[in-house]
Amino acid sequence: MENRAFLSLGSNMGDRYQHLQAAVQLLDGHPSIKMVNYSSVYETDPVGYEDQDLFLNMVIEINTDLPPFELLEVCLKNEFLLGRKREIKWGPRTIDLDILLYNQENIETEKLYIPHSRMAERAFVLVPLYEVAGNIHLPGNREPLALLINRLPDKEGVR
Ligand SMILES: Nc1nc2nc(S)n(CCO)c2c(=O)[nH]1
Repeated sequence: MENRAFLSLGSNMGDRYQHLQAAVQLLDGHPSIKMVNYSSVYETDPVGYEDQDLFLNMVIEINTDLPPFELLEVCLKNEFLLGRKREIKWGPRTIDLDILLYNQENIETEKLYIPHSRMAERAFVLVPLYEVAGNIHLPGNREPLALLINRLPDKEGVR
């Protein structure tokens, strides 16, 4: 499996830990996906839409044969299987599976945007990503992750 990808997982509804575990198991069970590494689970203050419960977030590193859009389909299918309802766009969710990075590619379409457009200013993404692969760079950004993280106002919100 020659492609490396990083996914961000989040949940702030129901049994959050169980949702994360189920999502990891679903991905791990996919014939074209191999789990390489995963971060600790962090409890994080909601950003974007503050008036909702605390999230649990983590990042996983995978190797996959799936091209980006097929990986996206697998993520969407797994969100659906785990009861993701897309009522309020920014609202609470049982599970969120976002593709952060796919090799060092830039993909900019309305369906799929990689690197994930807001990841560089989200401590709940960068802190677990740093734990999994502290030495990587965001495509087109030579700054080390540690420097990006130190600059973030919401890094206190990731525990
Ligand atoms: N801490 C935190 N805040 C969030 N706001 C949104 S939207 N989301 C959903 C992911 O885009 C999150 C999240 O996963 N964690």
